[in-house]
Amino acid sequence: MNLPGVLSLLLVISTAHAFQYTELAQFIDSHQEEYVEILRDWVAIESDSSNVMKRTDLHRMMEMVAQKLRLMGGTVELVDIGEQVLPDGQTLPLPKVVTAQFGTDLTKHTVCVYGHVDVQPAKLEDGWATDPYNLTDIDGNLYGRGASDNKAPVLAWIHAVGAYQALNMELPVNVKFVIEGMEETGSNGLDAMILAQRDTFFSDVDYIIISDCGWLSRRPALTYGTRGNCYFFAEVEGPKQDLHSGVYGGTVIEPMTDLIGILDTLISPSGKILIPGIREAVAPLSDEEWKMYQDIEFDLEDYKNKIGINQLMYSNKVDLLAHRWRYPTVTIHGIEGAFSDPGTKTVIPAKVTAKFSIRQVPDMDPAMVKKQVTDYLHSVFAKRKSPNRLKVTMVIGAKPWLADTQHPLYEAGKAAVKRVFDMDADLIREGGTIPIARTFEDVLGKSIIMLPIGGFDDGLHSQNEKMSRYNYIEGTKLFISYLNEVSQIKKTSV
Ligand SMILES: C[C@H](N)C(=O)N[C@@H](Cc1c[nH]cn1)C(=O)O
Repeated sequence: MNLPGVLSLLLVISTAHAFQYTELAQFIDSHQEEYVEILRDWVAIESDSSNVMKRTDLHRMMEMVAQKLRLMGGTVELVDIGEQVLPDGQTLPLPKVVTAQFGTDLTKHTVCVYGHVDVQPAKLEDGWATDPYNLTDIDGNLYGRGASDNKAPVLAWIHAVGAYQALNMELPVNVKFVIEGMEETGSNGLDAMILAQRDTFFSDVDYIIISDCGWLSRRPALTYGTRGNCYFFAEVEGPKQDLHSGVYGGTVIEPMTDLIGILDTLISPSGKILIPGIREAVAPLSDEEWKMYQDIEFDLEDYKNKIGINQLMYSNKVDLLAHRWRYPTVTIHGIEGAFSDPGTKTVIPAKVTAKFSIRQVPDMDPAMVKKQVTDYLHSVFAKRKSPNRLKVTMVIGAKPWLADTQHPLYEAGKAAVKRVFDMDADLIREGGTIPIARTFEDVLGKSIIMLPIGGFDDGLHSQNEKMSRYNYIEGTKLFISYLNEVSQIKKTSV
């Protein structure tokens, strides 16, 4: 074919894509209300994976996801992943994992979209302005627990596939789904399931796509790293039951005093981790990283205003982003057994359990962190010469994940963002953890992209979590466009 012929063929192909996108995008716009209603139904289910009392809701949630995918004609399975062993030795069934498949064309790439539909705990009394389980639209923001983390993004992927189907357009790639219900507690049981199905469900998967994170600002982003998380329980036990603090106070060595004392040795007020060995394991910040962080648009004043504080741990952008994304940190989350109700109970708690976690980064290793923390806390406790008993347990050990931003998946992401938002995407990392990310990479040897659609101010895990209609709807268009871009990656890239 001569040059003008080739050019006109390219024009036909690109016009066909543009036309297809426009039609698909219009379809998404015209189905917005329907998408909001489905999100309302999903948010209404209190699928809190950390609360064993809510396990029935979680099972119902998984069934609802499976049913939605079945109605779209997918090949759907609810995979039994066994039981969860609780700290007291009791067991209860884990929520089944939903797998689904749309398309089996061997000439096409196959992507596997991973997401989760369990949520963090939420109560109106925590300070929510609206009922966390009744999706409430205020000024274009859809408030509800799990709206952004991760129900709307999972739905957006489903709507993207549904739009192709509804318009009788062939999916540009085969799409598989893996949707779980235990992400918020460390993805219990999912590693084993992935290993078990490596040569079956996952055998033809080329790429993994995860949309379980958010943008850094109003600019769309592609995420290339997540921190890991080691979550600990430190239990101090003393008298055989709670005691009156007036009658017994001053005569017993109190478990709570011991616990607070050892917790205070984990991290300094300026954020320096005091556990020997942790900081030494962290990969140094490279000049290239420094430059990347320096080039990102990010306003520290906006960040402070958003979270309602007047001083940050670091006052320059690079340090702040680095400590948010690629340095470890210790957070003390709570103390079980401590008196926390309103009022003035005067008690010496007999047994208290601190919950704290350490976000991890390359080159830290959960097994090593477990040993470092356990040895350190026991040595600090021993110095107190307390008669109380300390028990340290690591209940989650999730590894960090880091991608190669030169991979064609990221080029495809940039192109999709450009098409939908007419902007260049930020390349960012995520301070939070996707516990299963490293397993996908290590067990399946597949490349991953994180393609977030959550807003920078969505309030994940916090009061008044929300997903904006804008991000939900434009995010669905992004996914539609992304599938097209991935279909154009040369078949040899892994
Ligand atoms: C980033 C993701 N949306 C998320 O919030 N993940 C949780 C997972 C986790 C880690 N430890 C326990 N659960 C998180 O980062 O807290």
